[in-house]
Amino acid sequence: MWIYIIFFIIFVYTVQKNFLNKTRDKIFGKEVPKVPFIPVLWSILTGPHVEILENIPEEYYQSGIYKARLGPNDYYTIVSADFARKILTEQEDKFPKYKFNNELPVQKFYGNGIVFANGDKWRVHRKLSNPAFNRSLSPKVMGDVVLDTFKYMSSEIHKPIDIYEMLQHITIEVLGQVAFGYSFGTLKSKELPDIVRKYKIILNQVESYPLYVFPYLNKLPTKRNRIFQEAVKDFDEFIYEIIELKKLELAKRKECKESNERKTSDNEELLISMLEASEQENINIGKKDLRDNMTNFFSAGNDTTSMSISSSIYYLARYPEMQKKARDEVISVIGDEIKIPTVDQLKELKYVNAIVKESLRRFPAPMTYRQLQEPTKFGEYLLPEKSIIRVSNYSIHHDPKYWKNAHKFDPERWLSKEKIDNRHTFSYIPFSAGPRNCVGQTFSIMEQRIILAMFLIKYEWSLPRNSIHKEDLVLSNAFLFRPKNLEINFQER
Ligand code: HEM
Repeated sequence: MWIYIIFFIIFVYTVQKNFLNKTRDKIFGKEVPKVPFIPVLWSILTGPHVEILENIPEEYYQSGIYKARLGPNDYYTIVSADFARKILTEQEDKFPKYKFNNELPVQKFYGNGIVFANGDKWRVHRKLSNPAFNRSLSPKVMGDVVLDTFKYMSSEIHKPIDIYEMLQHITIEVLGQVAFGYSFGTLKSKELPDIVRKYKIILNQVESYPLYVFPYLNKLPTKRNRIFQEAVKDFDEFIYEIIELKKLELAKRKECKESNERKTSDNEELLISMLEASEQENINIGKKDLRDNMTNFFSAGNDTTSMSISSSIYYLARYPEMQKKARDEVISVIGDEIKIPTVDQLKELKYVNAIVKESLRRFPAPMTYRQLQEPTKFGEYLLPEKSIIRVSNYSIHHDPKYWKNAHKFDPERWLSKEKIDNRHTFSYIPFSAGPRNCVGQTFSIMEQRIILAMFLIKYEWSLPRNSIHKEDLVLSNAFLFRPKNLEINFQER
């Protein structure tokens, strides 16, 4: 009962604040179209927000921007490719990242790492990350994890498999190995390793939309909040231990190098690369910064990639002719034996690559938040200083101006050079753009291609007869897009 009372108090407070803010907005001339407050609140509390916040009416495409109140703040959402260009390509200090309330789980877990840092701190993170990501690209590590997945799936294959869950295990394993040379063992047994269970508790809290709307809930002494805090503490201990280990490893390597015992390898773990780069550049990166960056890479690269591959696997299950076309292509390039594709072979997989692109168009990561440092004009709208801006990649990716049958999953749209050339450059921004674009973009695309290609050789798959996803992919209620219980029937070929 008390939870309803709390909700009611917060509700009244929020409505009041909503009303009071109206006077401030009027100072700035033409009013930005506004999504009514109650439906937004309702959709956030009860179901996926995508219907109300992302599948927007035509009038918002006309204005290119709309406003919605989520909890204590107004969010201005950009749905125009031109406005997206303006905000994403400017100097990073002009439109810095919006810092969420410090009480929010997302801020507690991500800290001041590369994803949310601004100014000089971000520049240092980025300078160290760029070369580290280039050195960490390894089809071999990714492919080996897929081979482990096949072994794991052989005992599960008699029943439908929750593919998003499975892909999370794959991407966690890949990231663990690539980021800090650690195998979580998510594909070794059905029992989830303790640290991965903790990570999932953290993610659940980070992704809970109502907590963004009512940040006060994070302060309550609830069991859920306590479990979250304990999980973050345990995860931190785990990361700090790895950092110490890797520092020791690096020191040993240096000794070996001095005595010429060690050959340098082409691929390198992210953590080691960052430590090396910080020494070379004479940048003193502290333990907390390393911790923050490792959690940032780990978290930013896991759910996003899992969602994108889940969507590809879903559409290939729904359209068997697409699945056949993709498989024929993979077999013609790689052969019909299970093996890890090379980088050159991946480039040749034009149709598979089109599937990856189309999945990223349909379900990008809805998470680009910025804050204005001064009043700024977007077309005929002048937004006040401190306005929080959200770029809706999803709405831009479904703008009928650029996308015919925007809600149709159609890889063919990526195969016509003419169609691609005629599109607005900012009508497709799954990895954002400009100085703060996704640092893991190449990494994720490689991972998606490898997993899809190897799955296509090993399995055929379909939707179970009673699937809730028969008509379209049903999403669950989370901050990022993720499918709701997406079960798939796999069969070895
Ligand atoms: C399908 C997969 C992925 C998608 C759709 C995606 C999307 C994005 C987007 C839209 C941003 C900009 C966020 C913002 O402006 O607030 C971003 C940033 C970032 N992504 Fe990704 N990402 C993916 C995979 C990855 C992977 C695999 C990694 C790392 C292993 C990664 C690491 C990062 C980092 C560190 C940033 C922050 C960059 C900065 O601010 O300088 N992402 N990503």
